[in-house]
Amino acid sequence: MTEHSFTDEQREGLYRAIRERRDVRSQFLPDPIAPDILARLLQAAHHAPSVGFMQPWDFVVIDSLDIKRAVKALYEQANADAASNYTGDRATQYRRLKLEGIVDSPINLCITCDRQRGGPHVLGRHTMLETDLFSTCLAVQNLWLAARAEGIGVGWVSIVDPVLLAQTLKLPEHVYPVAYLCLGYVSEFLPKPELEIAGWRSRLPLEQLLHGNTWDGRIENDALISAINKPDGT
Ligand SMILES: Cc1cc2c(cc1C)N(C[C@H](O)[C@H](O)[C@H](O)COP(=O)(O)O)c1[nH]c(=O)[nH]c(=O)c1N2
Repeated sequence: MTEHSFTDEQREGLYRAIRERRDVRSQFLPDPIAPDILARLLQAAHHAPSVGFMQPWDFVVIDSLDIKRAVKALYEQANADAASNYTGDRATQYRRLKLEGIVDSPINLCITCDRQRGGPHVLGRHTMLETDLFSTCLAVQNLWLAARAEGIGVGWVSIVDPVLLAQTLKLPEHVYPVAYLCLGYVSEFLPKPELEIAGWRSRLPLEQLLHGNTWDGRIENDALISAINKPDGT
């Protein structure tokens, strides 16, 4: 703890949002999100870090049933394609998964990335052109965590053709639709990722993902490893 640390309660709130955030697609309620709460979520997104302070994001707030239905149709088309990548039991299991809540959720939100914002020389982007996309993902995560703290579920739908999605939302050519999100209150937040509960894939042990100094090096700090393996280690 330092003089700059949050209080225990505040830290627990932050870690709780991180731990208990879920990707939601099956538990949406139709209840509306009040404008001041939606505004807080958008402000949280807008306070994300961005390369060179580029702030490449825009937010397309969608409450039109016609637009939602058009995007749902894009999902159905892309999902049929995706399903054809699997065979046997995995294909059956894939088809049972619910992978979107586009029409069930009261608000859809597309967070976009303007790839030209800030001009041709954005500080920090010279060698890594994709940092504008990374920055936009951080805006998504800020919103996702803030939503969890507000009791609002968020589901990311990426099973859509981005070119067709951009056309549907009338995005300019240089604006990429990074995240199509479904937002709404929920009947419950599942205790684990829905894909894990469905037996699709489970969380990898963090210890297996650690490297010391170089990819082929191991972490020599045993205290770190045992802290990571403590059941309440967050
Ligand atoms: C970039 C990106 C894109 C998608 C997702 C996530 C991210 C980060 N996820 C959600 C994903 O399946 C989920 O995050 C993991 O299964 C882990 O679950 P929790 O988010 O911890 O609940 C997701 N889920 C889904 O049902 N349909 C989708 O199209 C997508 N697309």
